[in-house]
Amino acid sequence: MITTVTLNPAIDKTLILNELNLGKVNRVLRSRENIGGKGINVSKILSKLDDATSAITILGRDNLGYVKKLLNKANIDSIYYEVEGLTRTNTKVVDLKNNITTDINEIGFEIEQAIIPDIVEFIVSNLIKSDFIVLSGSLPKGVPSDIYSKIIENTKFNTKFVVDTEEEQLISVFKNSPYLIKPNIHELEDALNIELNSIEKIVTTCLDLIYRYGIENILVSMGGDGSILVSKEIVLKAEPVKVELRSTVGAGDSLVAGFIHGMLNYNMDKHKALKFGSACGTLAVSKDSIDDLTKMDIQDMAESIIIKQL
Ligand SMILES: Nc1ncnc2c1ncn2[C@@H]1O[C@H](COP(=O)(O)OP(=O)(O)O)[C@@H](O)[C@H]1O
Ligand SMILES: O=P(O)(O)OC[C@H]1O[C@](O)(COP(=O)(O)O)[C@@H](O)[C@@H]1O
Repeated sequence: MITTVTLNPAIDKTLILNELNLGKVNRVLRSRENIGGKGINVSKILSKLDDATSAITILGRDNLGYVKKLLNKANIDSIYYEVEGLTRTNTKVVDLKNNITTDINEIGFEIEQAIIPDIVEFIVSNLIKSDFIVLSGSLPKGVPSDIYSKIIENTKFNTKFVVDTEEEQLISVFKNSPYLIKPNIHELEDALNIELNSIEKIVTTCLDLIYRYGIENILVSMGGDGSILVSKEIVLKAEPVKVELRSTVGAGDSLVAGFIHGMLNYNMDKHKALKFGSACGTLAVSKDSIDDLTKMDIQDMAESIIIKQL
């Protein structure tokens, strides 16, 4: 069982254009709306891979009916806490000519300070015994940056925490020694305020965090350059696969989902887990939306992923 927590979900509105011309009138070739947000995306991929998963989230009252419809379409078990306002819409502009996706993420609803303890209580009390708990994404306005840390501290059973976030909320979970963090390289550079300009620097920086804070694994994703998994016992690099790029939205979430699926289904074999994770990330960028991934495509792609031990 994998439970995901998404405090700032979104309607992902994808606009596919031949080419994006700034300051001009742009015509959309096709568009779609899917439920998104980092933890929800992880649950969507896990569910495609037939893993039991449940998503805990917060939804705005003002567009609740529509968002629930999108959640139902995604076919995942979900539990939500209702707040005033709208669930945000994140616009993703895909420029087919230049193979570039531009993400315009809204801030989302603002949460009143007074209900923060209630939200933490809601999440913790709805966490059922899980192999992994994934805490993912940005925080809505008004939510303190240590909320992920609070959720970890209040969880009443032993589990493996996976955290995929940035800035202060990433730094604040270091002390909780999560099982896995998955920053992309820019998020890690920004959080630590350093430049990571070589593989060696990435590995030594991650090992330092691992020894200092007891984090078990750090998976640094590097977009078109693949990813690096660092742990005390092994350092692995997933080589990138060249694919025709569509939308890069959800690539990181797919990597996280595939990695967890691999760990659970292949006896915690990190090599196989990284292979599966990279297969999900690679396929994600070759589709208009991660909703188009299938289990069979993922399994086929996994065959093409090369993992090197560093
Ligand atoms: N341009 C690309 N070409 C091939 N694979 C990609 C590309 N961008 C992302 N991926 C795959 O998706 C994974 C996660 O991508 P990344 O962009 O680093 O995550 P995030 O969405 O968190 O920023 C990468 O490790 C890689 O496997
Ligand atoms: O919470 P944030 O950081 O604003 O991110 C939310 C956005 O990230 C996504 O979860 C995609 O994330 P990744 O591309 O990092 O995998 C979108 O579905 C969503 O619009």
